[in-house]
Amino acid sequence: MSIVVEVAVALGAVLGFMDLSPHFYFGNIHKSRPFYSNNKHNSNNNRDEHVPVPVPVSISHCWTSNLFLIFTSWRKQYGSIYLFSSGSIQWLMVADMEMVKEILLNTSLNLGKPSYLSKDMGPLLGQDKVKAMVDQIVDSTNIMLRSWESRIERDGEVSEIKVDENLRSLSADIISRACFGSNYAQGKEIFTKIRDLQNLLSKISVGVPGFRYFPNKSNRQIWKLEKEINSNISKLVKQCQDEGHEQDLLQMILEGAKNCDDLLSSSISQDRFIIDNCKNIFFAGHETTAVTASWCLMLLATYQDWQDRARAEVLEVCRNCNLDASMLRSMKTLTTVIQETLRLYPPAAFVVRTVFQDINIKGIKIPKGMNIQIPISILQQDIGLWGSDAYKFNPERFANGVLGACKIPQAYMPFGIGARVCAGQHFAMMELKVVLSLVLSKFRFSLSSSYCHSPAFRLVIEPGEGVVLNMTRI
Ligand code: HEM
Repeated sequence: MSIVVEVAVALGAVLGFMDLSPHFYFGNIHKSRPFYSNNKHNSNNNRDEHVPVPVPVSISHCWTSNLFLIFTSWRKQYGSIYLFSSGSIQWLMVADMEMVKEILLNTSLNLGKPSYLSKDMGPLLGQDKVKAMVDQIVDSTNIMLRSWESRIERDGEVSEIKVDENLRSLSADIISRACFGSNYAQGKEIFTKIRDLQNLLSKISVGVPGFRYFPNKSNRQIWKLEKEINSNISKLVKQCQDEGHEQDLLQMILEGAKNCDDLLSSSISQDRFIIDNCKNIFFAGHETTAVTASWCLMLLATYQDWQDRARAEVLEVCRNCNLDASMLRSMKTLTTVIQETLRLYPPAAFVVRTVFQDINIKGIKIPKGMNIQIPISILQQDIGLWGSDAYKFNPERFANGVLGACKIPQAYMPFGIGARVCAGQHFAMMELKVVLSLVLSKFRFSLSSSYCHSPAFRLVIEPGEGVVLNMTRI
């Protein structure tokens, strides 16, 4: 196997941009620069044309996305560990659980990004901040819900609402407030530019050596946007510092930059670290949560029994009181619904690592430079691990936690696992619970006939045609 890996790397280097196999790409993680900041590593040459299928989706959640079909068929053909390349980038696909555990629980600097980032970013939110954050999320969500109520009033009893775009804007609002406090409006503007940049990056060719330096129209637009974003973030950070900001996410990043001074001095500047992390937080924390909320509402609209159960719990827990963190912890049914949603539709399709020094994992020598991809979606729908109903929506499986749901609990990894587990997972769960419980307490909803079920891979796995719901007020 080691010879195969080495030969493939050498071949890839020689062949350069020859596409050996599939036409898609997912950004990898760079040692010192958060993955979003590196054009080359973040471009998504996404030609994964999803195939829309009609509702109902009640039978199976085995995706029809080409991406998923490709990986499933390769797994059948080549087993759980195989190599492929996109452009000049070499990938080692690993879906063997023993090896996955070894890779993800590995804390050495030879693999992936150093763990100092997740350690320093780990808290993201101090306990004292939680209450204020819950209140803030409630306020932002209520603004969105009031606009839905007005729509329903205008349309009569039922209104058809495309919820995914509203949820994306809400999530940007929430993360911007968490990052930039009272300067959140400026932050949101920066996030809009980052999304434009993401859209541009998703269209360019990748894996072609030197392509990103070529001054064509799209590259010039990318450079211009990147410059604007970097300068706007620097200005905003300075403004927040001058105003003596309290303990918000930005403060955490600033602390992180100070603490990591030694490590950083050899690679990137503090400014660069802060800019990269602001971009990173936007990408890691905004799209992911918005997309999960959309999938959750789609599933609750499809499975009315679960919608009723989740709503009954929310009403029982809240009893017309204002939401607080302890109430969120009591929402067991809602938690299992979110867990099951993240199992079937994990926003991040892969966990990725780059090998910085030759390493040996389970007897396989993986050379420096190789990229490793662990397919979250495939492991989370593996019948051998989850049972014969692996494609079905059944939140009950999480009634006794992840341990009760899966033969190998580490196979559940919507937030990754190990040293580099998602730094914002608690924040994300809090946000999702607040948003969903408010929606459930105020609206009854079903899938609109115009909803088209088409999971699509666009950096995150999202509803390709959006989520359209028929909403009524309770
Ligand atoms: C449902 C929502 C979310 C999902 C599914 C998710 C998933 C993930 C995954 C799979 C990773 C990679 C872990 C690894 O490489 O082992 C990650 C990393 C990360 N996430 Fe999340 N995430 C979510 C929300 C958030 C939020 C709300 C924030 C911030 C407030 C956040 C911040 C981060 C950061 C800072 C990283 C580390 C990125 C890096 O190391 O480059 N995430 N997340």
